[in-house]
Amino acid sequence: MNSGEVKAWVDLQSHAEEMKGLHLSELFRLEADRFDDFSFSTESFLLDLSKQRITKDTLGKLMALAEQQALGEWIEKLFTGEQVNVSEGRSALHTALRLPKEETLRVNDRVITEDIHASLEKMALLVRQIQQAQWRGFDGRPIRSIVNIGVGGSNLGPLMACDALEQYTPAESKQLDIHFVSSMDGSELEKLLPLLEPATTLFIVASKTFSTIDTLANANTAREWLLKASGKSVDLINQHHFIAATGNIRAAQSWGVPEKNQLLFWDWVGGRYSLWSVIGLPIALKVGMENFRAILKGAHAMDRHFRETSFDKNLPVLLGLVGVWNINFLNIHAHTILPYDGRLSHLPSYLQQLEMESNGKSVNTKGERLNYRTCPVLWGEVGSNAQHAFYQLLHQGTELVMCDFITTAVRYEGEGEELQLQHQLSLANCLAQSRLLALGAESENDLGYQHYDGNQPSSTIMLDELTPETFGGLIALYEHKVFVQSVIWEINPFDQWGVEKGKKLASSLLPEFQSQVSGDLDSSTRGLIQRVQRQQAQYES
Ligand SMILES: O=P(O)(O)OC[C@H]1O[C@H](O)[C@H](O)[C@@H](O)[C@@H]1O
Repeated sequence: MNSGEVKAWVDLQSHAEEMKGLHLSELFRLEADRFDDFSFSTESFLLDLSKQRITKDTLGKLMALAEQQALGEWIEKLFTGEQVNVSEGRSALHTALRLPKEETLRVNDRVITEDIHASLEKMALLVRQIQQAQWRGFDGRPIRSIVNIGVGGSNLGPLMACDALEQYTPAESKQLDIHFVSSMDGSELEKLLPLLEPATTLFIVASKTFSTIDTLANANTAREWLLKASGKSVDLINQHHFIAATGNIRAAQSWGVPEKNQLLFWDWVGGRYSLWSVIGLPIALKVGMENFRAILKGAHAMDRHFRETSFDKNLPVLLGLVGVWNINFLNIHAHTILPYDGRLSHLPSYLQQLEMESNGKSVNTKGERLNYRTCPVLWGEVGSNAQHAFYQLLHQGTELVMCDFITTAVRYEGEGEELQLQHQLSLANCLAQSRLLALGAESENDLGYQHYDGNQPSSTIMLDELTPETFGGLIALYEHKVFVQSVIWEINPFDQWGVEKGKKLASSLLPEFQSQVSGDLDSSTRGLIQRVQRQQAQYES
């Protein structure tokens, strides 16, 4: 799209000129029932957009842009398995992973729902064996500790879910402790291994490609640790202590994971969209298979909402379009994610990958350069902690920032007054902060440093409760929001060529550390490698 030639885009640009002078406090003064007009709900979610710098006119114009970009057709392409990932010639069928058993989906003459449910069944079997102490380590004792080794999409989703839903741990999973290891440099393993009993520890090597160097390096270190501790053969260790969750069976096999320990998913599941697949094994071990299926069910409910609801009531569509409004028309290029619920502490880093790896692009699906902005810089923190860290910039800095406040209406029911009071305290802070950010406040005297501009737009997503189902729905909401924006921007949200290039460069640089540094390198890279070589040589001598 050449944005200057698209009527809906140009309309929004001139509308933005009118809106730029309007402060949110003015919008609230002019429209007494702004909340009613700009909050939208499904059975268990509420999305409040009243603190966004929008009017009904803005939403109408955004809907026109969505129509212009054929959003409805793109949603159908996504759900029916068309090759929406054009640069890699693949579908992106994470939504199929959440289909109930009675629904079938055929893609390229294959009923993929059969494959999906077979893979879930195999996962359920492994979960049962581990929960029921039938899975034994090298000396016959049952497994007690699980370590998920993976990075990016093979780490962030399961880590987030295990933490968010800990209270749903069923009795049969209570004896298992679950750990996550991702860092390439081995620092997490170095700390964790001394705390674990080798004979009762099981490693999940989670990697779609089974070629990610970070993960393989950690897996090798873990296997060496087991071999040394046990004195057993590598085959026996692989059999009893390693499961692979992967899209590359051949690589898992040649690394040594036996067939019975392999859990498979497919190239049409993007890494950052894979927590619904066998990559979710740690989640199923933590909260049980039934709750894992409830997560899928909640995501499926959001899928249906996204596919079936008109745009003006469609939560992912509205969230996505309002983001486009902020980024492309109000020139806001920073986005912070603020869960007011400690259980969602990993949501910001999960969304960093989901949003920035998906939509951090500057060419369209044909590879042509865009003449408009795409994904903003996104970061976040548990809101109440962020208040003591970066809120100063939100309230009085020079940057425009859009905020997502995420909270739950009900928590700690039946768990005592103190905790319920803490929940209310957190809610009060959430609402007070979004209010001050929106409305600002005049200085009580002439002191400039007591003035708060306000006019920072925010969305509030309120879940009735955090349950496996609403958790699934929340993540699916963000997935679809990202998709909506990619359609408006005409980019492919399912590839990550920037990451691929960095990986290639790193592997070509590795040998440089062991030899005479190549003269072809830039002086900074060369200088830094030489410094490492000198320091290491001094240390060794
Ligand atoms: O699951 P893996 O193949 O090991 O990939 C892990 C991660 O690797 C890269 O960083 C990709 O950019 C991510 O999208 C992916 O999630």
